[in-house]
Amino acid sequence: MQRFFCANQDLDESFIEAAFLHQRQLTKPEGSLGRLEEVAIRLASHQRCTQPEVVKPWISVFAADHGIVEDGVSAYPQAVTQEMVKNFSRGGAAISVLAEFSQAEFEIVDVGIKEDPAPLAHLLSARVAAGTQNFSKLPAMSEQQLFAALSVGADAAERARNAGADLFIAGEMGIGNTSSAAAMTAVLSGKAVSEVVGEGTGISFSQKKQKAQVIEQAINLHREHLTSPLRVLQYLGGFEIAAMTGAYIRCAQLGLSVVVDGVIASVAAWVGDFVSRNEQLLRCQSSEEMLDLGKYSMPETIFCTCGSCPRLVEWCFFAHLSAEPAHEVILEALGVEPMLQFEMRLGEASGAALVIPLLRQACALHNRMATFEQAGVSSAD
Ligand SMILES: O=C(O)c1ccc[n+]([C@@H]2O[C@H](COP(=O)([O-])O)[C@@H](O)[C@H]2O)c1
Ligand SMILES: Cc1cc2nc[nH]c2cc1C
Repeated sequence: MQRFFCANQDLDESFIEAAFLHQRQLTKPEGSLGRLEEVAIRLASHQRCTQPEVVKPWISVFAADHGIVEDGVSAYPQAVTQEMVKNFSRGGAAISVLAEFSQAEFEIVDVGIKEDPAPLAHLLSARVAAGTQNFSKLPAMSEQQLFAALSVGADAAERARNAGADLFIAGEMGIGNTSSAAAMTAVLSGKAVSEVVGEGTGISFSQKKQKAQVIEQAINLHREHLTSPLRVLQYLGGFEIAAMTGAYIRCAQLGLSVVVDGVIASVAAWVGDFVSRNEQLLRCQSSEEMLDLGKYSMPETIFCTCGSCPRLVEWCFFAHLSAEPAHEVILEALGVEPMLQFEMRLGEASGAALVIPLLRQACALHNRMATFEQAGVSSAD
């Protein structure tokens, strides 16, 4: 646990400045490559270099099951979590295709699928339990399970770094996990459940009403325990969501660039952003203290400013805006803009993998375009 109690890696302003000045010298009207310029500048600052590159992207897809599915909140049966993991392993899923397309390292991490699918190619077994408890009746997980799942994610970030990865992507697979994402978003934002609940895998209008009711009752049941973002994750989240939170926290500490996927990944990043920006984290002596971070007036303390280290989101690109309504709420709260708006709602890290070629093209333009001087082109007056 001790490894979580450290500051996010600093960003060296001089590389941001140098990359910004370099962009101005390239043969294009200033700012005409829009956010591609910002992507290149951000990668240059992450990589502390003048010629940023994405050579070795890494994708960890965390899979786990959710007790809440027994309340009829998903369009698909729970068995699909394990069945899709087998599909990931065989190369037939969207993320398998996209990972191969971008020549990314790809691993699947079982954090708590109901039925153990091991052994499978690309699968790492890090099972915390055989699925969460049904959070409409019980806390989704215990404190110990929460910290075990956070550690599974942090381990993945460290594996990526040790393998020389220059970009980390977390994905998830878990039937029922949009209920967790909606519940967590409602509590963390203070918005009504009806404003953040979505269709997930494709439920009907009446099922969506039922899903909202289940979530609302669950929040009321646990209300007195939802005293900090990590408690919200413990009571309403999932093992794969906690693993993503742990991975993002560790990436920001290691200084590894992250691309965040859809609504479930983003709620995980939101919790991570809160935890890592809270300067009390640096003084924590134990996981018990960490759990209580932001205990008082919770939604407000999420936005508290921490010491001098950059926020976790400074290490992140947000790939796309998912069709789930909670996603917009999360991105707005984080103060970030998604790169794409493609109405995707697949998960698996698919949206994040989709932007790897965009990041690479932003780097190629930054590194290879001629300057006005080199090309003999007149610059602006
Ligand atoms: O990433 C997203 O924005 C996203 C939006 C809707 C659904 N999903 C995926 O669909 C599954 C959860 O949907 P559900 O309806 O079972 O809660 C889970 O495996 C997610 O990867 C993912
Ligand atoms: C088929 C299927 C694939 C998925 N990938 C992520 N979530 C999913 C949910 C379903 C139902």
